[in-house]
Amino acid sequence: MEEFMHHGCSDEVTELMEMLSKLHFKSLLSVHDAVAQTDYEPTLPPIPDDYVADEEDSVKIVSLVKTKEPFGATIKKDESTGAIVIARIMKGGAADKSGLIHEGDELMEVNGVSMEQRKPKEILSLLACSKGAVTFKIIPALYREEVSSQRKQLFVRALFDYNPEEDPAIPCKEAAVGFKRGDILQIVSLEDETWWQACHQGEGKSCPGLIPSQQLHERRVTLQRPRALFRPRTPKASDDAKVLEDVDYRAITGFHIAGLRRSFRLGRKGSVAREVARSRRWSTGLHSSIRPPTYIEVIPYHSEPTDRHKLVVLVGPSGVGVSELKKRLLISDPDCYAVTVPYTTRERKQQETDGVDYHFVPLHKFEEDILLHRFIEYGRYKGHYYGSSLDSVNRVLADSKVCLLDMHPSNIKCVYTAEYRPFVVFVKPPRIEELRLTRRRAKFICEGEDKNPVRTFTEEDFEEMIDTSESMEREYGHLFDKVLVNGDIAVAFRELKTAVLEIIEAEVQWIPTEWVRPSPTASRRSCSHLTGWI
Ligand SMILES: Nc1ncnc2c1ncn2[C@@H]1O[C@H](COP(=O)(O)OP(=O)(O)OP(=O)(O)O)[C@@H](O)[C@H]1O
Repeated sequence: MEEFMHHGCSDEVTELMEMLSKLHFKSLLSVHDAVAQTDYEPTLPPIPDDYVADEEDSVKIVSLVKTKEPFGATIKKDESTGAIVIARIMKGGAADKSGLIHEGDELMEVNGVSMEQRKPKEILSLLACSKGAVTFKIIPALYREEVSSQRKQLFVRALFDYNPEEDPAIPCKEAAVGFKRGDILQIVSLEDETWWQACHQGEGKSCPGLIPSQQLHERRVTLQRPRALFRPRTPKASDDAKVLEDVDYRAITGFHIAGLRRSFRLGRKGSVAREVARSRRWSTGLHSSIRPPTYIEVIPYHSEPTDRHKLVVLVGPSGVGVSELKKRLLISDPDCYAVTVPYTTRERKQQETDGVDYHFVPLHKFEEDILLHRFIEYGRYKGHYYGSSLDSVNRVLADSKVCLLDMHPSNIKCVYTAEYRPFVVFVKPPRIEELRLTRRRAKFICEGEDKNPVRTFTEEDFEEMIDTSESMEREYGHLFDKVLVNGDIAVAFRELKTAVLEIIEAEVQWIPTEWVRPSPTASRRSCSHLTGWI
């Protein structure tokens, strides 16, 4: 400062010198220094003489002021130790806001009264008559901090609908969160084995509520398992009599789109399906699950427009309408959607073009590709091989089109990866009354207009379709992003188209954590309750 004075540079410097040397400014500085040096730690109650040394580290004294509102916590007796522990902290309540009491903490004393040999009811009445500050002596739950910080960002996709209004077992309907299959939920607490706490993604964690835990939902579904589970199916003579032929959709659409043919999806009715099923090589064990679908752990994937969902997989029982829906989607926008061109070892027919209708390949080449696991599905029909390959999926994707693929759910594993990020739609039949009505009416409308025979269904076909659908959903439901009920075809098609457009345009996709973190130990670390689905 003196230097400035020497240079005589400004009036402002002189003025500043005067201000800083004034008495009130000097007093302010001295108060600041005094405050900074003082120790303002709160005065804690003295440690009682009877504490053993080990307890010093783990015991915590917490004082909460009681208002008209409850503390927002529940307690229970730990049956193995007899200790009274905090069972649940309701988010946003006084206990939660204090940040001092946590689930799993053990209550040793309340206002100096020991909790030993007490029943939860006695403690509640003790709390009810206390006024003002209530002091709790607590042993904090082990590793609580670590566990809760790991769980902060846990998201799951719900794989079932839940309506608390229809759940007689929910402890408190007002404190519950309802959801639909496909909703993304942020799990806030997994502490309770029966009721987790969660909120809808994007709603913030301000108002989470109770949802059934994975364990609870699995138990419920297992108890309700339908009688059809082990119902033997009587083979029908008509099964073998039906022969699936390629369908020329020129007759239907008035123009030709390559690949618009019946697929040879495993599980189809008829000879192709049977032969394909007999000759399939992939084990279904790996990907199937006998556990009912509950929740699947997901993470957000932020995609570039060029990098959006491009593979749509349609699955469903034979006859449900997978080909019909695929065909309608394709025709609705042939610039956007495409199907794969299948491979075959049979002779090319006169009107067919290689690489457009089929890739016609020699037997040895097809068999070599089988050994190289190049097929998603393949099978034999009338002595010839037919198959769809991963290469043909890649070709459609390279052409920047959305690839529509139908397959048996046991084969989804071929494309259930971060590379393909498939959107899997399960096409499900409606209830049998609607199935009868819609399929018979459809036959009536179509009759006579189309040279391709419209498929007719018997009562047994309907029952079988429903049974197969139930078992597919039970076994592979965890892989389905969307369940589409195909009752009225126009309604189902609109719903499918909306869902597909939404997913291919979405900036954020919620993908299974497993796709980016395949190590089972890693996923177990992040969420021990949610492993073992895929
Ligand atoms: N919602 C619907 N209402 C009426 N008819 C329908 C409906 N959905 C499909 N169909 C008709 O049912 C028949 C079977 O449909 P589709 O061929 O699409 O079944 P799929 O699931 O592909 O079965 P598969 O794999 O055995 O061929 C077709 O004649 C189709 O037009």
